[in-house]
Amino acid sequence: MNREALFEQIQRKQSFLCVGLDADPAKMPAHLNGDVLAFNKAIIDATRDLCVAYKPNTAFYEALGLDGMRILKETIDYIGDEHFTIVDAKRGDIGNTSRYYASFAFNTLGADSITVAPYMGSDSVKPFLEYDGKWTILLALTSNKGSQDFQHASQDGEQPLYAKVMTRAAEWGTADQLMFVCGATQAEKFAELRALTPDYFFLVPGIGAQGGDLEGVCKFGMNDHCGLLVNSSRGILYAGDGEDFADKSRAAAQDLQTKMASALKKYLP
Ligand SMILES: O=C(O)c1cc(=O)[nH]c(=O)n1[C@@H]1O[C@H](COP(=O)(O)O)[C@@H](O)[C@H]1O
Repeated sequence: MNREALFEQIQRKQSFLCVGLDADPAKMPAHLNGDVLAFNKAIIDATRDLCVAYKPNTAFYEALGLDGMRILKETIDYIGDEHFTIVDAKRGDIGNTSRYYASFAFNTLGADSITVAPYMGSDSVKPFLEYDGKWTILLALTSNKGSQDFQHASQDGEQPLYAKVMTRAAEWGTADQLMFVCGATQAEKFAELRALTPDYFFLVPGIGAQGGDLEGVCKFGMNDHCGLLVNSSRGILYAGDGEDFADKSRAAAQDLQTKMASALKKYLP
C-alpha cells in the first residue's frame, strides 16, 4: 500500500488507528479455549471499519511454536488488502541475514511492512528497503522507560541518538518506503521529531496501557498526510473477557476513532 492510498483510507475512515494483534492466550476469553486464530478473526471483524492498520507482534506467535507461524500467516491473509499490515518483529542483522528477515515479512507473510532496529546500521536496514511497494518501520524513539538508556544519549554535544537515527535513515529511504517508531509516551518530543522528518509517517505505540498522550501526539506530530499510525494493543484486545469481548473491543476502538476524527479536524493542515 502506498502513502497516498494510506492517506486516502485515513480520510475516508477518519481514523489513523492501528490495532495491535498481540494475542495472548492467557488473557483471551475462557470460552475460546486458547483459539488464537478465532480470537484474531473476531477482533478483526469487530474493528475493520474503525482502523486503517493491523500490527501482529511476532513474539506472541513465535511463542506458540509451529502453530503460531500458521496462525500469523492466516491472520495476515484474513486481514486482506484493504488494511496496512505491520509485522512487528524489530529485526536487523548483517545484510546477508536481514535479506531473509525481509523475505519472511514480505514474501512468506505478504505484509506491507516490518519493524526494524537501526542499531547495526545502514547495511542491516537496506535489504528491507529493496522491496518495491513495501515499508520499513525503523525504531527511533521508543515508548518504554529504557529508551532513556541509549536513545536520549548524545556524545560531545551532538544530536541525541534518536535524532541521529532519523536524520541518517532519511538518507537511506524516502517517505514512501520508510516510517519511524515514535512512542506516544514521548509526546513532548513530537514537535522536534516532526521537524527532523516532516514528511515521514510515524508508527506511534504506547497509548492506553503505557499511558501515552494521544492529544499531544496529534497536536505536534500530524503532517499534511496525517503522518501518524497510532497503535493500541491491550487496550482494544482485552477490553472485555466475556462472550461479548468483540463488542467491548469495538467500543474501545470506536472511542479512539472518535478522538482521531476530532484530531484530524483540528490538526490536519
Ligand atoms: O514497535 C512497536 O510496535 C513498539 C515500539 C515501542 O516503542 N513500544 C511499543 O510498545 N511497541 C509495541 O507496541 C505494542 C504496544 O502494546 P500496548 O501497550 O498493549 O498497546 C506492543 O506490541 C509493543 O511491542
